[in-house]
Amino acid sequence: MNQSTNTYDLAVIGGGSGGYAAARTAVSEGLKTVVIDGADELGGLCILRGCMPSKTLIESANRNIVIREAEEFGLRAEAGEPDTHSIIARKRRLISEFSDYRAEQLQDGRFDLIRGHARFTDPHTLEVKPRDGGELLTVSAKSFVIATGSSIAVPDIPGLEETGYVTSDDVLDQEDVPDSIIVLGGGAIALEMAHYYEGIGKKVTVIQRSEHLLSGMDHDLADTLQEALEARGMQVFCGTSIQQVETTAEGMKKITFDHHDQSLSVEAAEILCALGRKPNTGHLQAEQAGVDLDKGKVVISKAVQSSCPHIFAAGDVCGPYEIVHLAIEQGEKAATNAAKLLRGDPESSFQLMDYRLKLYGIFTEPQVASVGINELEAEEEGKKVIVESYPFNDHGKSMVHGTEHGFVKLIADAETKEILGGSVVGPEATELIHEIVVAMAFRATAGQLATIPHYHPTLSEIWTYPAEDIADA
Ligand SMILES: Cc1cc2nc3c(=O)[nH]c(=O)nc-3n(C[C@H](O)[C@H](O)[C@H](O)COP(=O)(O)OP(=O)(O)OC[C@H]3O[C@@H](n4cnc5c(N)ncnc54)[C@H](O)[C@@H]3O)c2cc1C
Ligand SMILES: NC(=O)c1ccc[n+]([C@@H]2O[C@H](COP(=O)([O-])OP(=O)(O)OC[C@H]3O[C@@H](n4cnc5c(N)ncnc54)[C@H](O)[C@@H]3O)[C@@H](O)[C@H]2O)c1
Repeated sequence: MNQSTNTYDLAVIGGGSGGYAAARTAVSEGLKTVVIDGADELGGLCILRGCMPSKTLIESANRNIVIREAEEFGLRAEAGEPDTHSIIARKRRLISEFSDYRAEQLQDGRFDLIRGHARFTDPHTLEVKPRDGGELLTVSAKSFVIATGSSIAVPDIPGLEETGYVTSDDVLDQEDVPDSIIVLGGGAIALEMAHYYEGIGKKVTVIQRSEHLLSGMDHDLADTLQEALEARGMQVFCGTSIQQVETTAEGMKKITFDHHDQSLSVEAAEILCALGRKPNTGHLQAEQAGVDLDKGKVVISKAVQSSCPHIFAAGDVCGPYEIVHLAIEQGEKAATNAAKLLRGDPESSFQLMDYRLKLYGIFTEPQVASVGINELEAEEEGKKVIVESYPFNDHGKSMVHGTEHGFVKLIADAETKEILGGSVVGPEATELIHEIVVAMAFRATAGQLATIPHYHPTLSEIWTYPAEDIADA
């Protein structure tokens, strides 16, 4: 194939979760499609350095915590020093299975795959620098999906660069884990990594700029998680402003920060910087194609269409959420809408994103999960809602579990009592939340949820308590 002369119906830039979903959908729409991916390894962030490897390490931490807490259940088990080489070896084995499968899917001939970095030279043309160092290629297409993902962002903090730090990418391959770690940030990545470290017995200090962990989530959820992490021995400082990072004479890494009018400092063997990610648009020259960016993110409509109508986007590069199932849905809608555009279908027929059921899950211990709107958003939007919660430590099956922290919460429309949101901090939160997703998908009221049979004794039956309270309100 002489790629330089090829013209496609759709060119997808990026072969991660969003890009692959776009490509397979485009093929089913009958579009002649090419995927261009510049990574060293095929698979995308979720498989290689995101969801799957992080959850593999966390699974080891969770099992170590079960061993540590065996005595509560009348059992004797001694938690030895975790074998981090074996933990990483298990992760590598599983991830190579997942990535091999994705690489097969990308190379099974349904669409062309070009391994190289792409950038726009005009609204219908890409210049591609092949990974193998060959000659520059020119790829032209009638439509495009930008699905180039995101990279780790490291803000300018005095002394951080000189002192040195690790990122989530490093943690996922860290065979020799230091005994003490300072985690910068209080988002999902920071807290999941902090949980992994603490779970395998390391001393962890979390430093978060905002007054609460998990900015954007309800404070009662974040504060309950913080209490639980602190009860297991983690040190957590919220409402901080970092002043200086330096190396001590003993070779430790030291962070000095302001915390509620006090200047404090903490030391540890390593610093993990988990202060967010930035969209991969830096080298794309998207502006050459008339694509508007906002703080580097591709600006998209609900039809995932950019300011240039034949260029769509999906995943972390556009957001608004950096969540893999949404990257996939955006990729599918991008390809479907591109096919509609090329067929001349009216824009009114385009598939639109709907974030009514937006879901978020954090795989700490306890876990945190939410769907729909939360109390902060209800207040911002001026929505009249009824909110009811129920604690796990007053619920039979949870008490059998040994659960001390957490609750479930339901938010319903004050008039119709339709469920508008739900959240959990507690055991199996990322599984439990799906009952509310299903209820909300069918626009159930709290009363309807309360009357659906729930087996006893299960964790799931806890939902019936706030549901009954809302129904009776
Ligand atoms: C540690 C961690 C844990 C996470 N855990 C979860 C979780 O539990 N649940 C969840 O929902 N989400 C999680 N996420 C987020 C999730 O991984 C991402 O939202 C998702 O993988 C993004 O997919 P994507 O298709 O947008 O990007 P990617 O999968 O990153 O794909 C982008 C591809 O484009 C390529 N590319 C970039 N620029 C170019 C270019 N110019 N030319 C050609 N190719 C290019 C890249 O090399 C890459 O292969 C996690 C993220 C991290 C970092
Ligand atoms: N379980 C999951 O679903 C999961 C897990 C990991 C990551 N992710 C996704 O990956 C994305 C990135 O995660 P993340 O945790 O890196 O980002 P994030 O944006 O959620 O958190 C970054 C944190 O760093 C803080 N911060 C940023 N700049 C700072 C500065 N200069 N000084 C001090 N604090 C600063 C922010 O206040 C925030 O608390 C998330 O949006 C999330 O959707 C999801």
